[in-house]
Amino acid sequence: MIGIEGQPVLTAAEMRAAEDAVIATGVSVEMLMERAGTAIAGAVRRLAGANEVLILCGPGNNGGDGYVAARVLAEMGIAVRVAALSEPKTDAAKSARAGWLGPVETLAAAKPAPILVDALFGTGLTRPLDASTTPTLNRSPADAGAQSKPLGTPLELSWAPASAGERSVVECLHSLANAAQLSIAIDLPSGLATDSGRALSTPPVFDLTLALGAIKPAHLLQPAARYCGQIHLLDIGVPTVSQAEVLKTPSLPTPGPDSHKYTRGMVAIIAGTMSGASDLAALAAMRAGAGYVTLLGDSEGPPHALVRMPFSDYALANERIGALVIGPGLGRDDAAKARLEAALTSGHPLIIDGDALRLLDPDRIKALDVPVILTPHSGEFDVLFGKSNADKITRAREAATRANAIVVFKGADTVIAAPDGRVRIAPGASDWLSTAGTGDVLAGAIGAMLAARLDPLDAACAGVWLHGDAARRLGAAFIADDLAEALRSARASL
Ligand SMILES: NC(=O)C1=CN([C@@H]2O[C@H](COP(=O)(O)OP(=O)(O)OC[C@H]3O[C@@H](n4cnc5c(N)ncnc54)[C@H](OP(=O)(O)O)[C@@H]3O)[C@@H](O)[C@H]2O)[C@@H](O)CC1
Ligand SMILES: Nc1ncnc2c1ncn2[C@@H]1O[C@H](COP(=O)(O)OP(=O)(O)O)[C@@H](O)[C@H]1O
Ligand SMILES: [K+]
Repeated sequence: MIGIEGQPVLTAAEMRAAEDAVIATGVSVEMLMERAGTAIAGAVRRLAGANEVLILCGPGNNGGDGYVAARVLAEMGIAVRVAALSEPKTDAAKSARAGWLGPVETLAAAKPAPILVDALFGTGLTRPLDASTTPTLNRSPADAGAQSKPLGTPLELSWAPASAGERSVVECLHSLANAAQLSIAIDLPSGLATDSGRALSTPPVFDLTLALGAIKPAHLLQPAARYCGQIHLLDIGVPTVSQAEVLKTPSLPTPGPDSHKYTRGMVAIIAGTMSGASDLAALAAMRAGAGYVTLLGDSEGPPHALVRMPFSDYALANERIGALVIGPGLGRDDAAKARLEAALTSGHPLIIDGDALRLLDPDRIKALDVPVILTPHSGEFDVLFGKSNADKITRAREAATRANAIVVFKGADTVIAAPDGRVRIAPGASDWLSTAGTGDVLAGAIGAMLAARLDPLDAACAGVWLHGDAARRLGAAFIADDLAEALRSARASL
């Protein structure tokens, strides 16, 4: 099992193309399925101990993986049962089914086991689990559970809705997962749309998801990600590359004997009507490691290391400023507009957040000839770039191209996109980040990274990583002030 940091993220079509490229070299789908099933069995065996395993198999290749895993687990001496939703449809899944010599129970009648493995649907799911006609195993009146079939014997089918006369697929999945001590999803929890991260049906929340060959958008995007539990990647020998990757731990410079405050990076924050927000951004920039942070506007108080100055064109003209943060607490009045205009023409690299995003349009941002990082939450994003039904990765990428800027599309699934198409997706942020002022902290942290002369995409990624790591360290019920302080521990951990 491999960790997911820095791993390529592939859509269903990209995964199929990667698989086809391997198949073109002479490796059959059956061989890929054998690798997948064997890798799954190895992982399940390590997790299951002496407990019985129940594997739920669907009609496609996800189900095929399940049959192979069942066979390999049985060969290892693990107690394993199989329950199927329907007869396998693909040739590879049929052949995997033929290799399973044990009984096959119907999904609706399957008794729970301590370890549940969901191989019902993976990247091929196109509609809700119970919305369509699904072939189901035909149950004889005497059949209370298992159907024993000799090798290769096709299962009898009844072409009725999965839910007809019995419990729905979703209900079966939930009740088996609830009864299990450990629930494991193969590739994806069944019910999720691979590329958009939508839930076509609501799956149970799994303890673990074993991603096959590559991470998919649904492992990271909401709402799908919340059903995956811990995600581990299984290598199935399919080479993958993608412009989209899982956010990884940054590599940041540490100060050396030749460092001084300006080489560490100078960040200027423009204050506005709500000084608390710009204070938070300033504190965050300091705690993320900037050498010099100045707050331009009317504000006072600690920390003493923060250089507070009235806003002026003179203060803004300081050539040492490596990153200028505008937006947190700026307001949207005429004074705010004037400050924004001064920032845009200052020639400094910009982090544009909060109110400033509401005072701009993509064309104006595109016309700037300095590095620009935009940090919208979904409301700000919609206003700036328009609403859309496209998935979050596509939206962030298109916005970055449109504005020729790095776009940090915030939320529980922050997506960072560059105009050249590169995308980084942050996994598993703390839900406790949903508190006022944490966005201001993020803007300040990114400011510190940009002022340290990181490439703008790397700066945005490093800021998001530090922010997420600081939140993880704090646990529950922290406030934005705590988060800004905790950036120090996050930075120190690198
Ligand atoms: N990529 C790789 O490298 C490798 C991938 N592998 C594995 O393959 C998985 C992808 O397999 P897959 O394409 O067969 O799709 P899968 O998720 O099994 O289901 C699709 C089937 O379900 C059907 N169907 C759809 N919705 C339905 C519904 N609501 N109710 C009922 N039926 C529904 C659909 O039928 P149709 O829509 O055509 O009617 C089709 O028959 C992938 O996640 C991984 O586990 C490995 O084996 C090897 C290496
Ligand atoms: N449920 C959540 N889970 C994880 N992170 C979240 C969640 N909600 C918000 N965040 C993060 O918290 C921050 C909130 O920023 P923002 O919405 O601008 O708040 P504010 O304007 O109050 O500072 C963003 O970095 C966002 O990614
Ligand atoms: K699955």
